[in-house]
Amino acid sequence: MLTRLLVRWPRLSPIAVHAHARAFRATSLARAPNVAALLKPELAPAAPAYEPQVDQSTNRAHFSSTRFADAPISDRSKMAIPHEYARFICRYSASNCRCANSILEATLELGLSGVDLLVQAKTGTGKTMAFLLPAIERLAKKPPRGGAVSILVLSPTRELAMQIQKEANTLVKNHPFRVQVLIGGTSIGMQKKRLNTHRSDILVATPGRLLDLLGSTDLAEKLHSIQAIVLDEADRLLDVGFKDTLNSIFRHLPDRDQNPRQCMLYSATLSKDVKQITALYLTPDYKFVSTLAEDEINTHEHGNAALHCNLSRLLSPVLRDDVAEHGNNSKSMVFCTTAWGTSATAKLLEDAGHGTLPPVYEIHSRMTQNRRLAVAQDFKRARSGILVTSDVTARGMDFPGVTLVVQVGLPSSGEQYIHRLGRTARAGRSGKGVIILAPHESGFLRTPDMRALPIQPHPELQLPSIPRPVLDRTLQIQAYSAWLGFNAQYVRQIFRSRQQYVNEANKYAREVLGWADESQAPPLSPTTARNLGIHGLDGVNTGSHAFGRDGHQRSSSRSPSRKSSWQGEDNVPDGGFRRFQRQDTREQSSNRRSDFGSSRPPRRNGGWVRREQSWGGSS
Ligand SMILES: Nc1ncnc2c1ncn2[C@@H]1O[C@H](COP(=O)(O)OP(=O)(O)OP(=O)(O)O)[C@@H](O)[C@H]1O
Repeated sequence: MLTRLLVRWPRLSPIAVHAHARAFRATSLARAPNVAALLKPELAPAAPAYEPQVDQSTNRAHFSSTRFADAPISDRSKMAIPHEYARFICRYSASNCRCANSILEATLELGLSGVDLLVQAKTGTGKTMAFLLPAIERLAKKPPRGGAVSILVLSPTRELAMQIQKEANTLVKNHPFRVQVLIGGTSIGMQKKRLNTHRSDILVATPGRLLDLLGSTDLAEKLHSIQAIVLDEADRLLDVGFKDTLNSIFRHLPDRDQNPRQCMLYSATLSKDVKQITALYLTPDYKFVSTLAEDEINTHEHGNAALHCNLSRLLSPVLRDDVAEHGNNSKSMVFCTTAWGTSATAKLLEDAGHGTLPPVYEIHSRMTQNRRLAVAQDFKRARSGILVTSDVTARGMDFPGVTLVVQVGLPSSGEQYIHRLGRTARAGRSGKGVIILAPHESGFLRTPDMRALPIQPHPELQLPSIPRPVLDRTLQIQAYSAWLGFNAQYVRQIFRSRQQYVNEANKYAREVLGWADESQAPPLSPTTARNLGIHGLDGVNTGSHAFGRDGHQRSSSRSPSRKSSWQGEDNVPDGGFRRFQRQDTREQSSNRRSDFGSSRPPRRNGGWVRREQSWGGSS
């Protein structure tokens, strides 16, 4: 495979520093079978009336044969169903009908009946419409009084909230209802004003901003006759990082006995723990609907490949492989573990890609919200591109046509792996996933959640020597520090000792970030080193020359926003680490200068290691 790569792209990426060419283990799973071949003859397209940019291997597994025309919904809603659904479906259907997706079919009547729902369906199978449509239809049957909020949709991330608002706007376009969005990082004054001057029948919000407004405006009054509440990405919203905020929000809502309302929880992943918590939010007679068969694997038939290499030096070859396969339609997402790591990787790819890789986009919580939204929008529209991203886009985001998802480094959990991977192979299309792990991280693939997934080693690759990447020194220091912060949660699980943890960090600095000073590692402030429990260890550089007179690191000019957004959006660690992050977020205002990127390190006694099981260290 590498030979092939070398022939096609003789100048391989400079992403991985002065690295010694090294063979590493890898594997690949067959790509998603060409699903056209699996279609029954009568479903095959009658004529080749088909646009080249549309994925030929679209399959209908997640779409039912129920036509929207026959669904028990109002004509106003029917007329609003996006036209492209018809175009998408008609290639397989002689009747040129618009068909519902299977999760909508499974839940529509229950949703219309008003019963509480807990719903699980794979990523990219149309859950958004499945929760919006019944809620809107119930609204149509019982029109709200002006000024009241009737449907509240909560989303864990701002980009997802915007996306839901857009879909809701499409669906209500023939109804008199209006949709408002409340997200952090944007002007709260403007949002207050809009709440007072515009209808807000459907309110889509992120929890933090919603709670702010509940405390400072008469929004709680407007929620007095609420008819439905939806928690999208419910397992994320119900986990420990959001729990307090969510509880406070629910305290502002009217008593269910006086004002009955429907509660709907949706996600692609619902652990046993989450199912237990849901009882607090749902009525005892709630219905659990899942489109996953009992023993079905919760990913699509993507090619799932795992690469074990030393850090991210394979990234460019893997991305180029996708370009070779998809040409101008190659659209990839690269997930990184921290905001600064994302920034560094984007820069490295930009430098590496000239002329051989699609344009690079970058998104993480250290960018201003407006910039984040603009980048997300641009990448949605792009036919081809590489979005280097932290976990802010891991859940729910629907970027059409993503052909490849690469995960560099450890996802925070098996669930997060599934959500990230779910950015490709959406709406029945095919896609491929690759995870690149350093040898000491490969034990992650042996955890029970991950073992169940069909991840194959990638074919072995040989890498040539490549030049040292050139990164801004400040960005190198920030990314190094963020790496230490993120990996601090794994010290007991995957590193043999704190010393090994430091050694791996220094290797990352040299091999990935291109840190050129062989005599010493990137500098850390003594406070940072102490918090991480590595002060005084070999290879830790707390030399004062690197710091301002106050002893803290100087900040980077690369990212416009120094303010970290709420509760660690960049990575979504589970269990104890999230507990730590919440605690740490409270400290942020008083301790802004101590900067780990957005992955902030746990305090040593912070009770942050919940998953005590060992991943078995290096392979
Ligand atoms: N009936 C349909 N016909 C064709 N396309 C559809 C249909 N329903 C939904 N889609 C499309 O499928 C894509 C995925 O939908 P959506 O984002 O709602 O998935 P999801 O299940 O919420 O994903 P995730 O688990 O990642 O949040 C969207 O582009 C949506 O427009």
